[in-house]
Amino acid sequence: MERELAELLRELEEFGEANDRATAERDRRMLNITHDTGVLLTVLLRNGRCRDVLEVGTSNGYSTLWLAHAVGAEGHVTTVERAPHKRAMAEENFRRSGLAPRIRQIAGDAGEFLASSASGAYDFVFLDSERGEYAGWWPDLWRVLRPGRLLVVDNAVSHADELKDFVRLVEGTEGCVSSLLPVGKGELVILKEG
Ligand SMILES: C[S@@+](CC[C@H](N)C(=O)[O-])C[C@H]1O[C@@H](n2cnc3c(N)ncnc32)[C@H](O)[C@@H]1O
Repeated sequence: MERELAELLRELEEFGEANDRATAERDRRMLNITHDTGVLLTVLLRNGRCRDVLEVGTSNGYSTLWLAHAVGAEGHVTTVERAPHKRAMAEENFRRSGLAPRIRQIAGDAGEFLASSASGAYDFVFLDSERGEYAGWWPDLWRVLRPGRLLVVDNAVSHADELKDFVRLVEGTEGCVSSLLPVGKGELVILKEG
C-alpha cells in the first residue's frame, strides 16, 4: 500500500477513535471497522479478484478506502449511506485518497437501493449498517450477490445478540455456507455456493 494511503487510514483511525470516545450520539459516531478487518477484507477481495463491490454503510468512508484499494484500478466500489453529513465527510476522504474514481456514493436508504439493484450485480458485499434491518434485507442481499462469491458482515461477535434472527435466516438458506472469524468485531463470512 502507498505511504500516503496508509497515512490517511491511520489518521482516520485516530480520528474515529477520538470522535467515538467523545460522543455517545450514534449518528455522530464513525463506528469504523478495525484495521485488522481492513486487512482481512483486502485478503478476501484480492484472492477473489473482486471488481464489483457493494458496501452497505459508508460512514466517513474508512472501510470504503480499504475496499477501493483492494479492488485495484479496474474495480469499483458502490457504497450506500443515508446520513448526509457522513456522506460529505466520506466524499472528502475519497478525494484525499486519490481513489475517488473507483467509488460510487449512493445517497439514501440501503433497503431501497438493494431492492432496485440487479440480481448478481456484485462479486463481494460488505454489510456494516443498521443491524435490525439485515433480516429484512437478506433476500435482496442474497439476490444481488453472484454465485460463488462472498458477503461479509461486521459486528458478528460484538453485537451477536442483535444478529440472531439474521444468522438464523442465513443458516437456513440453501446454498449458503458461513464461518465466523474472530477478527476485529467479529466477521461473519458468507459464501453463496455456485
Ligand atoms: C457502522 S457505520 C459504517 C462504518 C463504515 N463501514 C466504516 O467502517 O468506516 C453504519 C452506517 O450505516 C448508516 N446507515 C444506517 N442505516 C442505514 C440505511 N438504512 N441506509 C443507508 N445507510 C444506513 C449509518 O448512518 C452509519 O453511517
